[in-house]
Amino acid sequence: MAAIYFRDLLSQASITQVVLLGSALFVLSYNIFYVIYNLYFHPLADVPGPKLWAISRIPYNIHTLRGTAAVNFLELHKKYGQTVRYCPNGIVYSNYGAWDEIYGPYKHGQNTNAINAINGEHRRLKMRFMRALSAKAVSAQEPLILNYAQKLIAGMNRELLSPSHEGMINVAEWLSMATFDVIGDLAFSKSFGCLETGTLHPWIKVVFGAFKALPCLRVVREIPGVPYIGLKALYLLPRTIKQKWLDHFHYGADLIDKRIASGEDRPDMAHYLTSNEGLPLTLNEIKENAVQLLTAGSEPTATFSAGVFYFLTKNPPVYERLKTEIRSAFTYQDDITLAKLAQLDYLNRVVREGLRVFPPAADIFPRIIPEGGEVIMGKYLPEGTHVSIGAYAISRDERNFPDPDIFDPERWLPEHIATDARMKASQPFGQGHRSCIGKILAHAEVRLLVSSLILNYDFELLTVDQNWISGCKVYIGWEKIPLRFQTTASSQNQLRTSVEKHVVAFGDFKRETSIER
Ligand code: HEM
Repeated sequence: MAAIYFRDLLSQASITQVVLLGSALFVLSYNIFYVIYNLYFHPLADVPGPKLWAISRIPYNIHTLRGTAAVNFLELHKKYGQTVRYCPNGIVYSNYGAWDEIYGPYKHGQNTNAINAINGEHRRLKMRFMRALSAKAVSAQEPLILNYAQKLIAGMNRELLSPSHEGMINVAEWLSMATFDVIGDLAFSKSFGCLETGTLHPWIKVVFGAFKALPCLRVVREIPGVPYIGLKALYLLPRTIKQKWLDHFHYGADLIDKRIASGEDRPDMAHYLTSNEGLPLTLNEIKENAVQLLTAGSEPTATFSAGVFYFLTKNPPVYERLKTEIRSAFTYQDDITLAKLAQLDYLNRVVREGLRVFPPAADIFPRIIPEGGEVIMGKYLPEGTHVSIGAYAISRDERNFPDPDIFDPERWLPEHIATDARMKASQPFGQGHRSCIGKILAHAEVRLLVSSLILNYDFELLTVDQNWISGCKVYIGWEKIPLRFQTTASSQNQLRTSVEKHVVAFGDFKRETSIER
């Protein structure tokens, strides 16, 4: 009966209507086939995970664009186990052993990274970065880095002593000012001048916007053929987002032009990127990567330091113990050196635990299985599968860290690290060939910023910010919101409020800078 009715209907339809109906039926059948294939016949069909996520990338992409993907991975691991299919061709793991298998070998392709290059090119670029960020290079810049900590204290003192001030300080913002000023100077010999004015440089606000462009870029790069066109993929983004990234790029590129034109011979990062030793970089490579360096080298460190303060003030016994360690080690700000900070046991455990509970690069950094496929965690995966670990999810998984939400620096006592392999689950700087090369600088900065603030002030978290972390979204790293403390100067704060010029030496190079008074 239905068949006869359908035949009559067709005989009365125009050619256009038949074509439209045929196309609709084709699309419908294709989608039904696609769903059935992904659920039952795809090589990842037996990997646990939500069914909706297995048939489409849309649920994952929505979480990515909303900034909730990193935290949601933890929920997926809680529900489905340590291996989860999060999209038709992607798996995310939370076993500590997956770090070596996924991130160790160079043969795995790369989706997105601070150094924008595919594998062969990546090696050449990374050599430059490594020299610029080596322990030797960082220690050569110590006078300058210490000087910015003094400027931070002078700036916060100015705010505290201003007549209209009521003792409330947005520590997160001051930390951003500090790390941007440091990276501007270390990278291009040009500070952003934030700490002196007490305001964020306009470009930094563009950087915050540009961070949001990264997940969009990742979504765009999932279109077949797009992954390896590098930053050109930007042209596929919506106009407003693309504009933020381009403004960001042009500002950084302009800094490189000015730095080259200045002819200054200081061993800053631009010096290593532009040097003609080895295989030189093209001007465009220098610019693209210098901008990435500014971004990777600033906000993650600031956000993380703010996070440490959040967890400290939420855990008074830990805070008190750290205060005692720092205030006994140093009488005044001038006593602090990077070498002394590196020796403070409790400070280092607090930082390590902070990196576990609040890993700055909280999201996933997918690698792509190469031609011929590969076995990962005992299962054969075909070419093109995306494999990854979510830094936040793995370090908050109770199968790796009992009571994972408790901030407990004692986890990082040497005897625990030596005997419990699960501690390897927390790898906040990544692992393998693409892991973070700013690690030494980041550690130096975090130790310095956290101890300088603890030495000079007493903090009490404002009630409105008691749930700060749940208000922060993740766009690759955390997009932080204001973190405010009732702040009072400690007896060890010399309450200097201004800075005066003096000369610091970097090896043979001398430069005028300023010191607090
Ligand atoms: C607490 C602060 C930081 C954290 C947690 C962090 C974390 C990371 C992670 C997880 C990666 C690896 C991404 C991947 O596997 O694809 C990475 C890469 C990178 N980071 Fe950091 N980072 C921090 C600070 C810095 C600083 C201060 C700099 C530079 C001044 C920097 C420069 C880079 C660069 C250039 C790469 C790319 C390395 C490559 O592609 O080989 N980072 N970072």
